[in-house]
Amino acid sequence: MSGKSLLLKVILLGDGGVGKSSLMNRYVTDRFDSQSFHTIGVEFLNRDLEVDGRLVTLQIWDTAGQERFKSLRTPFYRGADCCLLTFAVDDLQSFHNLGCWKKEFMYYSDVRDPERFPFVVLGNKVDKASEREVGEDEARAWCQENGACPYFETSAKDDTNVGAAFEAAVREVLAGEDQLDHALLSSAIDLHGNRKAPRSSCC
Ligand SMILES: Nc1nc2c(ncn2[C@@H]2O[C@H](COP(=O)(O)OP(=O)(O)OP(=O)(O)O)[C@@H](O)[C@H]2O)c(=O)[nH]1
Ligand SMILES: [Mg+2]
Repeated sequence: MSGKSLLLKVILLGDGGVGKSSLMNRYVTDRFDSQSFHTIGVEFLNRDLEVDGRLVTLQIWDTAGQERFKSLRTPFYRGADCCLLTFAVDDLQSFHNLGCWKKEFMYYSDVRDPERFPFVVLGNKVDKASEREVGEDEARAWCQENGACPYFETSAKDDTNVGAAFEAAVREVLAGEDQLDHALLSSAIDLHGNRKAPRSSCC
């Protein structure tokens, strides 16, 4: 296990009321408040964890989902390592809006490699089974069509899959970094210290 902790920034996006603050609070403080207030702007909390032998400090940024707070949340998208797109399974509109959230994130985050940026999708409030408006298959199909991102059915209320979802976000980031390290290593230098032939160039 490496002793140095890696700081990762993950950001929760999704419609107002889907449970972003509740998911963050459940994960970091293990509490659930059935009377929570709408978030204004952004808030963040840290939690240390260990994933596959790596020490990680997860910095979770919780944003305000209501449209009127758009200008307060978008400046915080830059520097995110992973984006958790959240909807509530009892709210079809919040599921239909996932694509808008993804676009908004891409526009304001200015990520270096949009094709490879890691997203994780959370279908929250699965404890409200009788009020479901979005099926698990439908949600998984959306994820498949949108970069094959991991999908978790969560309940901040019952603490279902909350830890698993945040850990998956960390794994997605670490997997991307490993790929990048591998690509950089193999393109720059081989194990015996020989430089690979430079790519032909016109200048
Ligand atoms: N039944 C149930 N209710 C939940 C769950 N998660 C959140 N809630 C409730 O849904 C309401 C909204 O939750 P929030 O966490 O404030 O939602 P939000 O996404 O942060 O909303 P904004 O801050 O406006 O963007 C609150 O009354 C929560 O108690 C859940 O998993 N199950
Ligand atoms: Mg909130």
